[in-house]
Amino acid sequence: MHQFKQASRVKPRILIYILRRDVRLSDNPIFHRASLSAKPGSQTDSTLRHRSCKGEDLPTSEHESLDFTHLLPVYIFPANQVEVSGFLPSSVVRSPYVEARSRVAGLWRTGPHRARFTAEGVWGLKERLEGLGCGSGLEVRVGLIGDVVQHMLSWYAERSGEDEDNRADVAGIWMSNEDGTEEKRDEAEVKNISEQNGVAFKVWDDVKYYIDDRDLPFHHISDLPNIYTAFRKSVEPLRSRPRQTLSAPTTLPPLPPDIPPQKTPFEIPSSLEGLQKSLHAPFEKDPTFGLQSPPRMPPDTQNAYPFGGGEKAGQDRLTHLVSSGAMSSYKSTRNGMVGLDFSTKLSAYLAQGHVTARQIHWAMMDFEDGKGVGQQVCDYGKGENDGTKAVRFELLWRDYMRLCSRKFGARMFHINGIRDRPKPRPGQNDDAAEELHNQEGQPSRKKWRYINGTGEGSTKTREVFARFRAGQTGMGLIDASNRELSLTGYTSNRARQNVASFLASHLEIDWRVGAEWYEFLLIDHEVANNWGNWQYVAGVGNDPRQGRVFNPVKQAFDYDKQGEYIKAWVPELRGVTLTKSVGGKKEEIDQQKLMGLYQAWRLGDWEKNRLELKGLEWVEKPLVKIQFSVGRGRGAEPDGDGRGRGKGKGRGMWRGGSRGRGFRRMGTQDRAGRWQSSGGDGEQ
Ligand SMILES: Cc1cc2nc3c(=O)[nH]c(=O)nc-3n(C[C@H](O)[C@H](O)[C@H](O)COP(=O)(O)OP(=O)(O)OC[C@H]3O[C@@H](n4cnc5c(N)ncnc54)[C@H](O)[C@@H]3O)c2cc1C
Repeated sequence: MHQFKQASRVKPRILIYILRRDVRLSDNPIFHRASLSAKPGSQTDSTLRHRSCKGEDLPTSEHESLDFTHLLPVYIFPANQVEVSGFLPSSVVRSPYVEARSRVAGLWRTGPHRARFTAEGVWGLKERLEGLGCGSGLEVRVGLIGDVVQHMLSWYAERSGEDEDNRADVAGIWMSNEDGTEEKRDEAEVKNISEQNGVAFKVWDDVKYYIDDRDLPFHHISDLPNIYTAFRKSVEPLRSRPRQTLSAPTTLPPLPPDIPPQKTPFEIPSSLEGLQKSLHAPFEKDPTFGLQSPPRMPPDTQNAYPFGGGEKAGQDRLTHLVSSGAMSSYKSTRNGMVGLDFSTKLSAYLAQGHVTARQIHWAMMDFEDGKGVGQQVCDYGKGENDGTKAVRFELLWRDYMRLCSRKFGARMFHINGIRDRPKPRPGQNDDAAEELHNQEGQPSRKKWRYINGTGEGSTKTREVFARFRAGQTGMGLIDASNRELSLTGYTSNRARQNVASFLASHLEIDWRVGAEWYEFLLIDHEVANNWGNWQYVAGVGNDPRQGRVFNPVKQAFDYDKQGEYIKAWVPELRGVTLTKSVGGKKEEIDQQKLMGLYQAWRLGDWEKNRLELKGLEWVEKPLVKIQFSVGRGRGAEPDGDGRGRGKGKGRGMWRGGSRGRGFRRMGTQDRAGRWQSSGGDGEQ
């Protein structure tokens, strides 16, 4: 029996909270606000407003005076982004929705890794709310968000016409804002439905970003600088920027006595296992994702992202990073590709809103100030260090990408990116205008190979794209990364940059299909981060130095010096001998042999036969061959970072092949002049 028993005797006034990427109890403005209503003798609105400066900091609004007795938190798996046919009661029942597939390549919008992680987060929150012991909980629904909301309001309205005991009013609908175009459409639709039903509606600013919207140094989003560095400078010093976090409520208004069921024909399972099974059902029907030979998990390779989803798992990960010293060493390890702690791997928690950026900031702040965990780490209590500073720098990138999405809207998804683009003629859509523009030989920033035409070229491009996805391009670093991504949902930032550059610049394929491929598989997919980063690397985004191309052989030399990463994910190459004897019993890595690991076509016939690689298409006919020689002396390329902080190493450099001469693509076409073997490094 909980303290809200009395509330159920009066006519319930329900506040519906539609959760999206804010699946957490702590640092959540809506739960925080609702908890203040729940407390016996709860605070008045004027008290709330006084607190909204620093400290327990809450955005204020005219709707704070909303009077409600019950809180109905609802998480909706949106049918346009997540395939929901697995929630149908049987295979003969048809879904009212089209499959949740991407626009250009027709890939699933949400793949198995993110589905699993999201479900864990949602279930974790449900259990946490139930565990408060105040009658709270979480309802899970599937469908288009507008449909679910409309169904709920209609259900309550119909029951209001029935006997007095069943009456309930919906007092309001609240949700957190998002900046993606689809998410904005959802917000507009829910607002519309609310207004039509006479229900108060409010979108709250979510606080999962590093800098609160209220503290941005401009009034209108059009004033956001188009270059990251300019934005960063306008908000430095970063360490003093984030606001305080909000504590997790210990009590909330209870769930309403009656709750609308899931709209037919779907059924919601009653356990996490059931939820995951329903989310995974579509993939079981399509286990290879349309690939003839999909990658398989190599024996003895560690999963790159073995972490469970949810607020608790996210906080545990954060504590581990601070207490182990991984946060402090981040700057020197962040370009790694193998292992669990070379980078924070907090991205998926941030993306789902299981953890907020300002929670990360304050955890680091405690460490820097010598409070809390991490006493044994040498930087403890010594203020901001290189590692924690670099983490803040990256968190700001995430803010920036999100703000770009707000500024550029649908241009985030356009083939020409946020750069200028041809105007469609009457009756033409953007893509058709772009294609015509290219065909007419008009100046274009880039020429692309499209996968959805009908000609021979498109067929070939589709084949090439399938080999790219299967991790069979013949370029070791790219194949390792794409296999890792397929099998785990994660690949490092360094690998992502190379993969995106490879697809967009070496293969010259429409970068959007790469972004869709990532959207499908990434466990940490965030619309602004993914599409913004793809644009950036593809040369149609806000990279101030357009036209840079990563050389995946040089990058492998720099970041996979021992070949560990490629061997981990491309097991066919594990037997490649990399060492040579240097006298006595001493061995050292032979750089010429590394070449064969980075591009297997370079292995000698004897080695290919020994490793049973002879005849394999990706070995014998790689999509791209890069001539690259190892030498001494000059020819230094920028260090890995490139965001204006890298320094040329200048010693023992690798010399790239002479501007792309003498290598072939797709077995037949030379690419002289279009590919640059040097200078290829990105900013991120
Ligand atoms: C082509 C491409 C696609 C990407 N798609 C996504 C995506 O969908 N979701 C996503 O979260 N990140 C994306 N990134 C950015 C970056 O690769 C990942 O955030 C990072 O690899 C996640 O690992 P981490 O949490 O260990 O990052 P860390 O290196 O530990 O960084 C800390 C946090 O900073 C943020 N961050 C780091 N790098 C970037 C960046 N370049 N842009 C924006 N935020 C950044 C992330 O939230 C990350 O969790 C993409 C990068 C590229 C090149």
